[in-house]
This record gives sequence, C-alpha cells and structure tokens, in this order.
Amino acid sequence: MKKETFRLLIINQGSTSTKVAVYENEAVVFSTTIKHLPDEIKSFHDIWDQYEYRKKAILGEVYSHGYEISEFDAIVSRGGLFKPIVGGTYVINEAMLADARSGVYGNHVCSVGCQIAYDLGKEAGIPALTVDPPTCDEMIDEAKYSGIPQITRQSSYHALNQKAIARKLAKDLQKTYSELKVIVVHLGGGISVGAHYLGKVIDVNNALEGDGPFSPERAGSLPVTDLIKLCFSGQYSPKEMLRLMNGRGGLVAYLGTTDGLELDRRITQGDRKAQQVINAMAFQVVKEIGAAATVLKGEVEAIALTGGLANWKRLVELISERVRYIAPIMIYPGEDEMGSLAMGALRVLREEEVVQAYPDSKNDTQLEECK
Ligand SMILES: Nc1ncnc2c1ncn2[C@@H]1O[C@H](COP(=O)(O)OP(=O)(O)O)[C@@H](O)[C@H]1O
Ligand SMILES: CCCC(=O)OP(=O)(O)O
Repeated sequence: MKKETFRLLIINQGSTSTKVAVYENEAVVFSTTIKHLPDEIKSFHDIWDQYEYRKKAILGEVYSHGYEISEFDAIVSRGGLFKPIVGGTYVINEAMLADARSGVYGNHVCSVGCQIAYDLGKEAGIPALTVDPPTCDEMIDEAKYSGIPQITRQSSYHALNQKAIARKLAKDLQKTYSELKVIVVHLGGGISVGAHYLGKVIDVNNALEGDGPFSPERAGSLPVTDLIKLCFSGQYSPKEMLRLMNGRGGLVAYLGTTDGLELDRRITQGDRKAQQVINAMAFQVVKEIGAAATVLKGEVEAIALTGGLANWKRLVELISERVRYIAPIMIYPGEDEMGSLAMGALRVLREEEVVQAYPDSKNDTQLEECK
C-alpha cells in the first residue's frame, strides 16, 4: 500500500543563516531561522570547518521539537555545488559529495548541508535529497563565454528560489512559467540576477565567484588587473584571496556586518559611510538588472525582488527608482526555499516525478527505503 503521509526534515544552510523546518506532506509543522553572527562565521577558515557548528544548530532544533532523525521519511537539503546539471530532485550520493568537497564547482555552505543530510540520513537509514541545486545550468551558449578560452562562465546561483519565485510571479500574472519573460533578483548573503525566458534561466551572474554585484558577504565582479596585482602582492595566500571574494567581501568588508537591520539603524542614525556603501550595492544591482533586460531584448514583463534583503524598504527603493522604467517591480521578501525543497521531495516520494540521475554515478542510497 502506498504511504500517505510523509514527514520531512528540511535544512537550508545560507551564508548568514541556518533554516530548519519540518513538513508533514504540504503542511509546515515548524520552520525556524537561526541567524549566525558575522564574527562567529568569520572564525571559520573554510566552509567545511562549519560542519559541526551547523549540524549542532540543526540537531538542536530537531531535538527541541521532540523529534529523532529516524522519525523522518527523508532529509532534504538545499545545495550543493555539484557538476552543471538539469533541475529536479536528486538523491544525494557519494559522487555528488566528492564533487562538492573538491571545490571545483565553487564553495558554499549549502554543500556542507548536503553532507550533513547524507550523514544523518545514512545513520538513520533514510534518504537524503536535494532539489534544484545552485549549479542547475540552463544558460544559453553565448552566456558561457568569458573572454578567454581558459575560463568558462558557470551557472551558480539561487536556482531553487529563483525558480520558485518565477513560478509564483507567473501565477500572480495569470500566466504559466513557460510563457514568461522576467528578471528575478535574489538579494541574500549572495546576490543573483537571473534572466528567465520561457521557463529557463538563460543567463545569470555567478553569485558565488567574482561575478555580478557585491553582496553582504561577497565581492562580486572586480577590476581584473587590480585583482591580479593583489593576488601577486605577497599579502595574501590563495585561500585568503578566495575567502576575500566569497565570505569576507562586500558589506562585511566595508562595514563589518552582513546584517541589513543593523545597517538600517546605522543609516537612520546618520552613518554616511553605511549609506554610501548601500547606495553602491544598489547601483551594482541595477546595472546587472539592466544587463539582464538586454538579454531579454527589453521584453521584460516584471522584475521580481526576493531574498532576505528584499525586506529592506530602503534598499528596495534604491533599486526600484532606477529600474522601474524597465518593467513593473514585484516584491517577494524572504524566500520560498523551504517549501520548494519539501514539494520537490514529495513529488518523487509520491512517484509523481522521477529522481534525476547525477552524471557518471550510481545512487548509493535507495529511495525505495522510505516508501
Ligand atoms: N527585515 C530585514 N531588513 C533588512 N535586512 C534584512 C531583513 N531580513 C533579512 N535581512 C537581511 O537579508 C540577508 C539574508 O538574506 P537570506 O536570503 O536569508 O540569505 P542567506 O540565505 O544567505 O542567509 C541578511 O543580510 C539579512 O540581514
Ligand atoms: C550558490 C549561490 C547560493 C547563495 O549564494 O546562497 P546565499 O545567498 O544563501 O549565501
């Protein structure tokens, strides 16, 4: 007999937060966001050093709500940085984790989330899943050129939320996603600006690695020659340079914090430097939106602003004033990642959709185990 109720543990490692939720089918039993102070995050040299810290945060939530891991039908994590793959739901396996640990496809703590989900799932005998990972790749060929053959532009962005918000936007415009031409801007610890064309993200900045606007904890695109000089200045090791780009760049580098609420307070109290840096971040975001509008040949039906920073009216206004001439602006503060992870897992558990196969690997955790 087919199982009717699936209980899911959803985990989402963001650069500034850990989100934990429990779903029973479509219903949210609880959903919590644990914010991590920049000083705490700064004390880790590497994202993989955060493994125990993040796991403890997750287990603290699970146990304090009276659950054991073995009571779940699956653990679903946002993540990780795998090979370029098609969207969908994947059973996390060793090959995916080896690619994530290698750092070849970038470094983000959502990869650590996948490792935690896999380890907890293995111990408890339940599958670990992930949905629409950041390296989902739908970019058109011309978007992949960098300017030198040695470097190919990679798709690495908030794929899960970008897609979820684009679908929500389609519904709000009484259309389907596959007939929509829109720009989605995710304003989180990292910032991604995606050009969505008829159901596909045909171009998007790499939100992790030196591409697009600077963000709360990332440097974004930099003047390349100056960057090369800095790399060879003897001041920084390769690891330190990479950390400066991703983790210690952007707002935290200029202002010592990634926290929008704190910055709003500072600006209200007259902090001119904070105001200037926020103006500059908004400036870089609007330039990226302008570029995405050209990718869509100016046929932009709406611009959606989402992510934690879309809660911040001051920033939203700074962006809107420069791009509202392009298309109507729709605001979707926060994200729909937890729900999207749960729905992606439910679709495969209910056999409404097949699990995607990770290239060149065999699944070493059987989905059948949880039915
Ligand atoms: N109400 C708010 N006002 C201003 N900034 C906010 C608000 N809520 C969240 N943020 C900011 O949003 C960012 C986190 O966004 P989020 O999408 O949760 O990112 P992540 O998943 O990377 O942790 C942080 O900079 C946080 O301070
Ligand atoms: C790979 C992009 C994912 C990302 O940047 O997420 P956060 O904004 O949550 O750090």
